[in-house]
Amino acid sequence: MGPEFDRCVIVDDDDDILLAARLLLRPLFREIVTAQSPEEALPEIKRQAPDVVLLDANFARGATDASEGLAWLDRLTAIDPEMVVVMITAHAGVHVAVAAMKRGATDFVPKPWSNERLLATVRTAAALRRSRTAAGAPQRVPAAKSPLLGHSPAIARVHSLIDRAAPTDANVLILGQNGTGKEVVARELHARSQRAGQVLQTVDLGAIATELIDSELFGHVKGAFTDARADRVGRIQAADGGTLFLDEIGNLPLHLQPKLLTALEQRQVTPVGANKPVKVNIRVIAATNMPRDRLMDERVFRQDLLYRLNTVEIDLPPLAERPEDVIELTEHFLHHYAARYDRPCPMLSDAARAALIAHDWPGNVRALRHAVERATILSARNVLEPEDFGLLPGMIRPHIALARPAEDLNLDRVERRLVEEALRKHGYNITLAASELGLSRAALYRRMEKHGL
Ligand SMILES: Nc1ncnc2c1ncn2[C@@H]1O[C@H](COP(=O)(O)OP(=O)(O)OP(=O)(O)O)[C@@H](O)[C@H]1O
Repeated sequence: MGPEFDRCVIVDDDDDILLAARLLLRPLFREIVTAQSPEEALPEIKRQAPDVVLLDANFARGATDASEGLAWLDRLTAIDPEMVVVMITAHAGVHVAVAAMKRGATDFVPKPWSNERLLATVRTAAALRRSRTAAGAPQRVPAAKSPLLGHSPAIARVHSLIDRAAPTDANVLILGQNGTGKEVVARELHARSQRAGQVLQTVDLGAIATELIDSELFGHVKGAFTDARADRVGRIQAADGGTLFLDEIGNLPLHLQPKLLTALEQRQVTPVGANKPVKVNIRVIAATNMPRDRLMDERVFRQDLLYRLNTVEIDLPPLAERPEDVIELTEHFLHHYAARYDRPCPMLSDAARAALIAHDWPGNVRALRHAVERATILSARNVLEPEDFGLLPGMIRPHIALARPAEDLNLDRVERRLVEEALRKHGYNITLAASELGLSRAALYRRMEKHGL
């Protein structure tokens, strides 16, 4: 039997790497083209679509930030969205691997590579290309916006509020720290309202320069100020007939607050520089991460505007206060990212579950989502462990607290002592000791090896 695949292009500025990769991959491909730079490889890549492009992340001498490789990755996937690119990344460059996957690389291999891993990665990538280009192969489905997940009492309360408020035209104010799901709630309110078929106009007041907020919200007429070269419709007017979502409403400058209040009361806006108001029919949903006591401070936020906005108030508690939701969210994101990055969906070890639940998630659901995305990209395991999420095994912390207070806080020595203690307690039964430590068996073996136990 001949080689399985047709063509592979390898791009790296190091001749030795090119030679080594060529020798290793020869059995897989009928033809292998090597090039020292992407410029040199480009005509070849355009001429005959290769099954796989193996692309180094850095070309300029001494460069390590991978910006050149990533820019080339963008160019290649722009030429052919089905192009399968495997990125060669420096070993320490975990963030480069993550960036490459997010920008459309099929996979990555850290340098120096293990031959086995390179072969397996390239073979899987080439097979993926074949399935993508096969006649009638389903296109990758764009990720659907996720609904509000969770079954904690807090989320159940939120659902019940959404049920009642969505169909009315009542204004809704959503409170919660960053990443708790305020935008998800806003989308759901709109989707289940009578305005669902109309526009959902979002304005992130945290992302607009203060001096531009006025004309962004209310619009302006040509000549109203130096840069106003043409009429501009404001976002409030653009939301006419639908829903206006004012995200980070706490960033609305004090001097614009009465103007917004008037617009909402009178259901009309006057663009900057105009002399006639325009009628608008909108429903307003606002959100903020500002703590309630600050929002109720008249010096920060006008209370008459607050009362206009908070006809219904929805509070999204931090993730740490609803640990019941953590695993459901994690598993949802695991499925989502496994599909997106064409990986088999991994499972969670008991230790990982415990660690995920015990973690306090200061960045809330967004941080959990990122941790899951990284784990999906970076871990080759079928069963994920706490360290795949950048977490310590959940059970070590309480042990340290309980075991021996404060005489020796050196993490390495404490770890060794705990491992020893657990092993002794369970008569060197690895399964039991690992479970008590909140580790997988493999992770316990690694620690035993490390401490020479
Ligand atoms: N309950 C949930 N179910 C499903 N996904 C969620 C949930 N909560 C948050 N997410 C996801 O977490 C991420 C952050 O959520 P979102 O953008 O709604 O937070 P936010 O509170 O609006 O954050 P910020 O205040 O920083 O804008 C999004 O990717 C969102 O899809």
